[in-house]
Amino acid sequence: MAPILQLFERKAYPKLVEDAATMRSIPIESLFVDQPDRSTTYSASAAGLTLDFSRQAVTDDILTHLVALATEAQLRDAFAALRQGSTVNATENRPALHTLLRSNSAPEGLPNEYAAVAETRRRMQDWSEHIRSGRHTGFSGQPITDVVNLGIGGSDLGPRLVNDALQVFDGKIDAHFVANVDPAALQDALLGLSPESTLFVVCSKSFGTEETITNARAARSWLLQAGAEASALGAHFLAITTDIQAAADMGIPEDHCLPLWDWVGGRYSLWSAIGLSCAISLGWHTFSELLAGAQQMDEHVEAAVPGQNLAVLMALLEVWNTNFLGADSHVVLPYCEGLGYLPEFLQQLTMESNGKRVDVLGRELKSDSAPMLWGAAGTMGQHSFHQLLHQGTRTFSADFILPLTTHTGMTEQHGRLVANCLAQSRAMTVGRTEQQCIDSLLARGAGEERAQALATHLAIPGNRPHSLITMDALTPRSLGALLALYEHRTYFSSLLWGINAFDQWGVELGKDISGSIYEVMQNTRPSVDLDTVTLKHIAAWRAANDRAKQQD
Ligand SMILES: O=P(O)(O)OC[C@H]1O[C@H](O)[C@H](O)[C@@H](O)[C@@H]1O
Repeated sequence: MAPILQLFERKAYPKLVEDAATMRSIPIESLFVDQPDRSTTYSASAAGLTLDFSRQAVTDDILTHLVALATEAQLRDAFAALRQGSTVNATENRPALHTLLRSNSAPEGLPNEYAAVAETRRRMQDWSEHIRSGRHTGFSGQPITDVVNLGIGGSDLGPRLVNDALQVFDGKIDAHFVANVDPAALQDALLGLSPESTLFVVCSKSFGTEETITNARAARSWLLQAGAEASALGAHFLAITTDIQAAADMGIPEDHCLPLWDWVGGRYSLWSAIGLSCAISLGWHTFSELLAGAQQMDEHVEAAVPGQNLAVLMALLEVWNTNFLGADSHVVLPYCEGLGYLPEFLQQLTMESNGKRVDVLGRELKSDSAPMLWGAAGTMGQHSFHQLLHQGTRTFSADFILPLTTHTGMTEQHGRLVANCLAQSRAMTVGRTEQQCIDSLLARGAGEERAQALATHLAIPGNRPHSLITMDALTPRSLGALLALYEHRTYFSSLLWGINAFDQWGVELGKDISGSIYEVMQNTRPSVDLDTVTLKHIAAWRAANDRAKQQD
């Protein structure tokens, strides 16, 4: 394994600092003068996806220095080690074997893990087909029509995204997703559902997550209130977890529990039985195509040289934009309604993985780690936050994601969508000068004085670095490849920063404090160790609820 180094310790670092200083005075658009075919040369394709990074602030020299960074960090060796089960998650002393979940053969040394994955996949297929055939019935003998996924974080975001994106491929059974412990989430999801034909898939790696367990208990009560006998509840639940005993303790029969393993990170678990709600709602063929697309990307990432390797290039661009050009956020702009949940999925994938302040050795980071990630499906964002993207003072990088065809048959609308995507990419590159604004205002009959006065308000600097990721169509395969690509980008960036992408200790403190506060709210624990602000708001909660009760 390569030594753990922070970015500033890498040999190519000083050269890249110089490159960045030079690049600050060179507009991206001007790079096309000497390299009119940048869009061809600064582009790479694999697994049905094309990454066009010609509108990034990079030159041949900069790419050479960035690739040197990748070579020094031994990214390809690290990827092979990840796939072979090395302990890449040092603080939890675990491998991260999400690639095994979509593999069709056992990597050397992992026959047992592969056998467990293959057996679980077979059981997922059985459950999916059994439920879709109508043979699985609820407490009154009715076939299942709706599945409700109860899970949060990695046990929710991936399945939610995939289900939404691929609905068109065979939504025979409706899937619903409940993550929040806010009772309104469960209540909204259950509105209009019949308890007799609803199945809950409780997804929790730990089976101890407050939100999921609370919602699962509420789901049980909903079924009991609808007349189900306690002994018949098992038919309405499946569980996906590493803790089968905890699921059994909740009354879920053992043969309704599918395993998960500690070597799968929550945010990398979509490919495991955590994807079961999707496999049920979309059908096994669609789910296996999703796995196949991800596997194709795995093969590409393992084999391709750094300069043609989509995940390596995207990691290098992330580090270049964040650490050398000063981007403080990364915007994800899918021009595709089906990818509406992609920004949320990527928020967990990238910010929970790489939102770290110390390196693998525990040393404080000397430079920034993951940028904040945000975004929304186009064109909606154009009518809200794109103003900031075009004229705000913040520095950001962006990914546009564009399927080139639509499954809807509505080609005119889709053509407009494509035009909007390309327009935003062009506007973010070329912008609009003050003189162009003046000329345009004068041509439209404005007086000289007004044209001069408005010019600075209308001008757009452009020069916003971004990539375009295109695909022929959004299919199970291209979606699988896209999500796997971002997984590997995330891992490679972590290696360049010297951090662990697979732990998430920062989320624990809030859970602990929330447990204590809840006990104080229930009067089962003294409040002595709580602060005055918390106590004031607990008192307000109590008073508001007393008032609400009196009004009932
Ligand atoms: O699947 P579970 O064990 O219920 O965990 C659900 C989620 O909660 C945790 O707090 C982590 O932040 C996430 O990485 C995880 O995906």
